[in-house]
Amino acid sequence: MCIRLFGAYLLAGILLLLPIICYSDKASDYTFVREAKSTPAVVHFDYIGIGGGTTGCPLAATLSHGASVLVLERGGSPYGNPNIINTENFAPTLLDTSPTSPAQQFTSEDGVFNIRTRVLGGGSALNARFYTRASTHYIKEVGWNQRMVDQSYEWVEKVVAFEPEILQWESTFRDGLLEVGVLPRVYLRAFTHSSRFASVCRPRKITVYLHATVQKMLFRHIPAYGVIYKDAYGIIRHRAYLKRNSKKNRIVLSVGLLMISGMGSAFHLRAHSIKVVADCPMVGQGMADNPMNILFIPSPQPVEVSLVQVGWRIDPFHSFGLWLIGHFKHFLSQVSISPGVILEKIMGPLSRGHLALRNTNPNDNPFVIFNYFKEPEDLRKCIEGMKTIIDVVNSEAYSKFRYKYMPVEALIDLLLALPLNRRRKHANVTFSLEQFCIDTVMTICHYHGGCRVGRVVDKGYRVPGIDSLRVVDGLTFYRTLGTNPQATVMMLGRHMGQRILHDGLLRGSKKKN
Ligand SMILES: Cc1cc2nc3c(=O)[nH]c(=O)nc-3n(C[C@H](O)[C@H](O)[C@H](O)COP(=O)(O)OP(=O)(O)OC[C@H]3O[C@@H](n4cnc5c(N)ncnc54)[C@H](O)[C@@H]3O)c2cc1C
Repeated sequence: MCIRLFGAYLLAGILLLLPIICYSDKASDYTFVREAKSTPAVVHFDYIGIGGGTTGCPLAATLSHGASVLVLERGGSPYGNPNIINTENFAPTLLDTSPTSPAQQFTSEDGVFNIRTRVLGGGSALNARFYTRASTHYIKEVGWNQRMVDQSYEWVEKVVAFEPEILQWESTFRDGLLEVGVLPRVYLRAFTHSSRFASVCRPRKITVYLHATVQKMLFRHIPAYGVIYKDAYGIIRHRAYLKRNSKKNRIVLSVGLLMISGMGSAFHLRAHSIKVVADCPMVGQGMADNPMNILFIPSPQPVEVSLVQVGWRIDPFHSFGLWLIGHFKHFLSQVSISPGVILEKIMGPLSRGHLALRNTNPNDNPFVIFNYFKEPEDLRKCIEGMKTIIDVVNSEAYSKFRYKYMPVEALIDLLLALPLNRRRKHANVTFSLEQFCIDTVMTICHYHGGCRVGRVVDKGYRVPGIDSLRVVDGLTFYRTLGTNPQATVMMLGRHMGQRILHDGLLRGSKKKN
């Protein structure tokens, strides 16, 4: 299965661009969300969404116009959880390793710590809220309709996006970039998570079950017709079926359960005693993760908490490097210094890996390898990004945030002393930016590619041959869109929701004729 899985849906009040107020993030309408343990053993819906994540929420909200939609989400509610809503608590949330944590950690075979989400709202409930649209070039490349895509972005932005206030650390970075001749950009942010979509859309026809972990999909002569899910007590007696004779009925999910449910390389599935429904060797292949490298800068003056807002981008055509600045105060709480952080991320990594099952438990982490920097071009971009960071750190603008006695070599040594990953550190790191990139690589959790359009799903996000099944999530992309993915992932939920509804209407009118 793939790391993160599926889409889905949900809740609560408040419209439009209300940045700060919305941080309180109260659920004003929560009546359609229930704990799975209190649900009937068998239910029937027009659409079943597996996972209530970043894509799933806008998708379900859209589908619920005229159809009944069930969202099965393995995590709990984001509402009332102070770690989720509060920017200050960004890092502690990611470091929470309890069994109910919204952030389920895993370590890829590359030795890099990573996160699978486990909460309603998915990644959007715990991410850094950086929000950017995909370029028109990319939209043309994937063959989307620009007008519909723009409308979907606008729909998303009314609910989640706002222009942030630029704080001192970020504005200093912006000045530093200008000083060294690089054009800075200020990006939008999301003030809330995607579960808001459902409530904004008057979710009369959405039902969300929390702590409902889908174990597998059910197939009869190929079409998917239902799912089995487990509740918080570990009881696996629950079944959700698509309504019979409905002109709509679809199961919509993100990648994950494909393998466990019998779609993947037949050889691999048989090795796990899984009955093969469809031999799809490309499921889980071509996984990529954007490598992230950082510098911590201990500062003589306090650095305010902020996440990524100001960035710069090397953009020769449409895809290459992206470098961002962020401040992750809590990462350094162990060493009791007041640091700021500058990070860089490679936007379109060429290096690819794959994902495979370890077992058939959907909650267990799969085997994943991303092969960071296997392609020399990725390494070249990292070095270029680090050089820009070093120039900015050495700029006049930045001097107020620097201890004069700490040269860049000392900053690199400081970083090497921290347990940022499980990779071997080499003695020449301080002097070789190439080795620095390889040894200190981290992730920004933008993994993608295990269920690509054109390889696993068709342009309608259908698994070929299984008409009642669509896979709609971040793993369908072959690279991150925009500078960061969530805007486009949310947009995709809206866009695909509209397309699925439209297809359902067409099928309905054909039947009548
Ligand atoms: C720490 C972090 C920081 C990030 N920062 C940013 C950022 O600043 N800007 C940005 O654009 N992007 C950011 N991202 C990336 C972005 O959040 C993801 O690309 C996006 O959330 C992916 O959306 P998705 O719908 O594909 O999956 P998700 O949002 O992860 O949703 C998957 C959902 O499916 C559920 N699920 C999985 N398996 C099952 C099952 N068997 N049964 C039921 N439910 C299941 C999960 O619990 C989850 O809710 C960040 C990600 C992380 C983790």
